[in-house]
Amino acid sequence: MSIQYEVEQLSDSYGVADSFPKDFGYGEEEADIEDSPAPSDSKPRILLMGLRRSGKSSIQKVVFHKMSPNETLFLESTNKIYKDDISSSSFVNFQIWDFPGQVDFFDPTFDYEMIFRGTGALIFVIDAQDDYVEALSRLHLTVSRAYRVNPEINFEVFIHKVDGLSDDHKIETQRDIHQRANDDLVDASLEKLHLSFYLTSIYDHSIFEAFSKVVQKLIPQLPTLENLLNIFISNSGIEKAFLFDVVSKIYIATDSSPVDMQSYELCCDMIDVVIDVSCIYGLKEDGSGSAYDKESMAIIKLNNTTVLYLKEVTKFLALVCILREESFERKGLIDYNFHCFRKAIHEVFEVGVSTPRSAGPQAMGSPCSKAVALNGTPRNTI
Ligand SMILES: Nc1nc2c(ncn2[C@@H]2O[C@H](COP(=O)(O)OP(=O)(O)OP(=O)(O)O)[C@@H](O)[C@H]2O)c(=O)[nH]1
Repeated sequence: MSIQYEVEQLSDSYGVADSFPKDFGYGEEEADIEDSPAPSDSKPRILLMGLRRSGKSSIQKVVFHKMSPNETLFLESTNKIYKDDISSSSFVNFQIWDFPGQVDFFDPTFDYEMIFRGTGALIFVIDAQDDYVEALSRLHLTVSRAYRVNPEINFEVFIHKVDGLSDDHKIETQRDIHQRANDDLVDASLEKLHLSFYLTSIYDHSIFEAFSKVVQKLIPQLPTLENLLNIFISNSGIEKAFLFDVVSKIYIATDSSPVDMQSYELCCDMIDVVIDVSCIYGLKEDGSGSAYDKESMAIIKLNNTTVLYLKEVTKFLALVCILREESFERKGLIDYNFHCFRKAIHEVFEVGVSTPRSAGPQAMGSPCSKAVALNGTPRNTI
């Protein structure tokens, strides 16, 4: 497909350019299991667990550190809990804890109660290319322990490395894992424990999509954001709109029309193009400035009468829309509506600026008091 694009005014101010596009300079720390901080001191967290070599570190590196999938072949085995605090450069305000495959719940130095108490989501990664019997028993042990400590945790199962499987095999594997995992829960009288399943691979966009869904469940403002997006698109003749976390390409919200993978991939690719072009041509001559800032916007006209429109919303968020060429003729209206939309989004997150972000496992992003009030945003706001 031939792509015509215009990228406008990508200049400085947010100061993330130095690290775009490879590494966004996330703070990171390694810690022994024993010296994990108390939950009150720590950020809400997402745990990555699973057997050795199931792909946990690869997921973290590909999604949050822009590592290319092929480079993960050279990743060494994780020996300690690896804590990755991504909140300094991403809207997604949490710590990801990557566990070594062999975590032993019976090890007295492993304070799993403390770890699970401050957890928002537990992602259990199963290697779909391997025999998964052991992984299933580990999954059961892990989620049942975690549930007893903190029933509020969202339990997410990534059936991972599905790139090596045929479509039929994928469906069959998912059905089988789903069935066996839930049977184990029923046998243990844990019917209330809900597991969500995703087919993932680092070699396509499925891992970003799955992570988007995991993160969305932890954003208290989600209904407000969806509502605002619905109002925005219906008044602007837009077909689909995603609110993206630019650094990770996780979409933190979209309008309520169904998401098709192609649209999502198209929007992800647009972010890559914009950031890459901006890194090359948008910085100052001495290399200072940023690849993404207040002025960031781009229009890409495809040869099938579709237009992609990207605009900066906040320091970390961008709105990416898909619309028909005819609708884009009313660009003035779209821009006006966008202006109102952007203002509303800033109001939703305004409270977060003055309030500490480590409010608790469910307080991803920012606190939600204002968000709740805005859930019923009147139509004429946008
Ligand atoms: N085919 C395929 N291979 C993958 C995928 N994700 C990870 N891998 C490979 O799986 C191997 C293990 O990945 P790691 O990320 O080190 O696994 P881990 O779970 O962190 O392993 P430990 O640190 O030992 O617990 C690497 O060679 C990766 O390249 C995937 O989606 N598809």
